[in-house]
Amino acid sequence: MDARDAGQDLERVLLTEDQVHTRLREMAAQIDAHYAGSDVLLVGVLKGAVMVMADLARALTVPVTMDWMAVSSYGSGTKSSGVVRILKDLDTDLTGKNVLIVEDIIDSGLTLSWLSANLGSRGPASVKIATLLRKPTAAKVDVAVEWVGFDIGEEFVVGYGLDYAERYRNLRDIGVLAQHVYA
Ligand SMILES: O=P(O)(O)OC[C@H]1O[C@H](OP(=O)(O)OP(=O)(O)O)[C@H](O)[C@@H]1O
Ligand code: HPA
Ligand SMILES: [Mg+2]
Repeated sequence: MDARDAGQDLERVLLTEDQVHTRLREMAAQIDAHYAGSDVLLVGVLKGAVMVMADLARALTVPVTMDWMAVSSYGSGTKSSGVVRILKDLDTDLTGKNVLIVEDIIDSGLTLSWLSANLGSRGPASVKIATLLRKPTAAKVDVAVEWVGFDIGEEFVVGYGLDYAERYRNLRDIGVLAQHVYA
């Protein structure tokens, strides 16, 4: 679906599909340069990061493998509960691997700070983070992030994998959700 199909549910479009794709290609070039000569295990965080993973992984030229983890702290609302639960763990042993966590958004930072510590304790060679979006003013904890697509404001955004109550993940663009949808 595109922004037109979302109709009144969006307050406005924040980033178009083209802007997102262009930025992901820039990030991929930097990530390629960083990992030149080695392999990378991309760890996608379900479900929000599915679209980012699909486009970022295809833009990379270094050898990659992909695995997925499902953690959830948001449930069906717009606020982080702060409690991170593992819903699905990795299939891969991380010993000696270069791990790159791929995320759609860092909001409070609670999910990523917990996840990077968790993966870091499994004996990897390195753990780094690439996220498409980050809300710097919403951070409750500091997370060291190597690659950020866009810093955005504190509005609740949907599209390109990001949901509200599981909807809008298939919106091509990223938009600000209209308040009447969740008020
Ligand atoms: O920085 P934080 O405040 O922790 O928020 C960011 C996390 O919240 C969202 O996931 P969610 O738990 O909603 O699951 P989902 O990916 O399945 O939508 C998003 O995809 C990030 O993983
Ligand atoms: O702004 C957001 N939109 C969708 N999911 C999210 N998870 C954390 N922040 C957000
Ligand atoms: Mg979500």
